[in-house]
Amino acid sequence: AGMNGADFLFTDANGVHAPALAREVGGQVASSNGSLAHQVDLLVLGVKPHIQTEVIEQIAHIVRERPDMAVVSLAAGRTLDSMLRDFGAAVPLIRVMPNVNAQVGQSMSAICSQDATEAQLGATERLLSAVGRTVRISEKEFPAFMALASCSPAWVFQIIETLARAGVKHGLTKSSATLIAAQAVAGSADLLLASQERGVNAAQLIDSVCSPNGTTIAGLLAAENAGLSPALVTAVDAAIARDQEVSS
Ligand SMILES: NC(=O)C1=CN([C@@H]2O[C@H](COP(=O)(O)OP(=O)(O)OC[C@H]3O[C@@H](n4cnc5c(N)ncnc54)[C@H](OP(=O)(O)O)[C@@H]3O)[C@@H](O)[C@H]2O)C=CC1
Ligand SMILES: O=C(O)[C@@H]1CCC=N1
Repeated sequence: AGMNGADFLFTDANGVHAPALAREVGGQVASSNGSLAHQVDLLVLGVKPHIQTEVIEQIAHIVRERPDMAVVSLAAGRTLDSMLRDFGAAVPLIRVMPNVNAQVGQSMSAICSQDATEAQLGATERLLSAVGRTVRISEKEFPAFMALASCSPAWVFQIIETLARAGVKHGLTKSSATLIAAQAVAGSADLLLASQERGVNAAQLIDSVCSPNGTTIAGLLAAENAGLSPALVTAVDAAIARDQEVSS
């Protein structure tokens, strides 16, 4: 699993996206999932969770004979145990959870594993680091990670959309308001990440923006009064509950 485009081999369902991706990175297209499983060191299962069992059925007998190869799964809600059951043996398995911001190189991704070597984990981390930041966590932390990293982008888009609409209410154009709100949110996240490295936390940053008797404290207390913090905690709770339903 090198990071040269020429080392990548792809398959898909309809014969359109795999060749396009292969052309884009200078890789190759495999004739089938089975053929791909014979050739790669790291096999990435990027199919939707409900299709995964069917794909594993096609490749399980090959994977079981290749203990040198690790399988990487992106499927939300598919636990290591459930995948191992599909493989029918203790194959090296790495579970990955990226997020939509990988498209701009800003994914917050997590990995956990069973029976994978340090080299296989390192190779997976190198792949993911091409599209953002990666943390290694235990599988029991995956549901909370998923809510905070994989679902939260949609909630943050909703927050930005709502801020922009409020801006429109007060006379800004929608596109201008969206640009203003999105950059403010992006900058706030960047400042918090940089501050954390200096031991400064979010509460201290909040205090630094809220001047006495100022506009920000007025808005903050109004938002809290309207349920901002409980709304976000409820969103995390609901996503984790839904993950438990889907995974069981
Ligand atoms: N989207 C997100 O934000 C996140 C997604 N994930 C996970 O990532 C995975 C992929 O999601 P996403 O990219 O949105 O899914 P897509 O449906 O967009 O892509 C799935 C890909 O799998 C291919 N495929 C489907 N069936 C087969 C098959 N039988 N054999 C080989 N290839 C096949 C499809 O081929 P074709 O192009 O021909 O249709 C397609 O290229 C999912 O498991 C999802 O849970 C995880 C975290 C976040
Ligand atoms: O909600 C979903 O289905 C996807 C999976 C992980 C985050 N979002």
